[in-house]
Amino acid sequence: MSSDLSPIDKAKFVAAKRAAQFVEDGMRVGLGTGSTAAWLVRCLGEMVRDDGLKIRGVPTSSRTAQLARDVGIEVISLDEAKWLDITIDGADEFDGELNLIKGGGGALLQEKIVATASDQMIVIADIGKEVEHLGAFPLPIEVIPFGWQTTQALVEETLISMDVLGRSSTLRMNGDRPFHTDEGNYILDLHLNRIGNPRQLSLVVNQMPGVVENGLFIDICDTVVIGYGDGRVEVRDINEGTVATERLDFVESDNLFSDLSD
Ligand SMILES: O=C[C@H](O)[C@H](O)[C@H](O)COP(=O)(O)O
Repeated sequence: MSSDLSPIDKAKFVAAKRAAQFVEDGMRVGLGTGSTAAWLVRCLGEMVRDDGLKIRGVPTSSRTAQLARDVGIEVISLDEAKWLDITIDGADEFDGELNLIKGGGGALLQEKIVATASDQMIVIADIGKEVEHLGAFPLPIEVIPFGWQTTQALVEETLISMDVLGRSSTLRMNGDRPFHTDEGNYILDLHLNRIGNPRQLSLVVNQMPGVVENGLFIDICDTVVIGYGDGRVEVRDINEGTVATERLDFVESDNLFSDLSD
């Protein structure tokens, strides 16, 4: 029930609810992954059910695909869609230039492919995700399992020489086994110092053999919709700075709140 939601969940919900208004009839929509994106999928599902919105969704993970189907959104593959009108996704951090760290849920690879194949990427986030400089959140990189320790050593050595690595990197675990991405790869979480030059870091990391992709999203996000715990929503567009600060009416809807599972 909404009254039981923490301020942070309310913030995620109102950001998602506002961002859903960017979605129009007939659009092909990239559906993000994570707790904030799950709100978006539910909001879109409600619009499909109650308002007759017609969209086709391209999920960025098996989790999101399942949720989208559960709420009645038609799911197609990226190759079927070929190109997307819009992608809406969460983030672990965003800075003033709308550069992002993503991948806290391990879906960064599909998320980056889908967002890059979209006319517009909108990030939805609670205000706690805003940072002055990226890097406090450990940067996830997806690596192939073959020789992963050798890849890890190369990554660490390179980042230490660039004075970027703070402590070390850790293999993401799922219980006592390595976490597997939807592609069957591993995730290394890099504990970094403040990232001074995210663009350079992204290029360097992606050049290393064994690295599939990293969680830095540079020049991909156009707009961020920020939610606050009291129901305020702020929309920021990269070209125009802060374009609007608006309040969204917080509508309590039992069926929307009661079955949140992500
Ligand atoms: O891999 C996961 C994604 O990048 C998520 O969008 C990101 O971790 C944010 O997730 P949440 O909305 O749960 O904080």
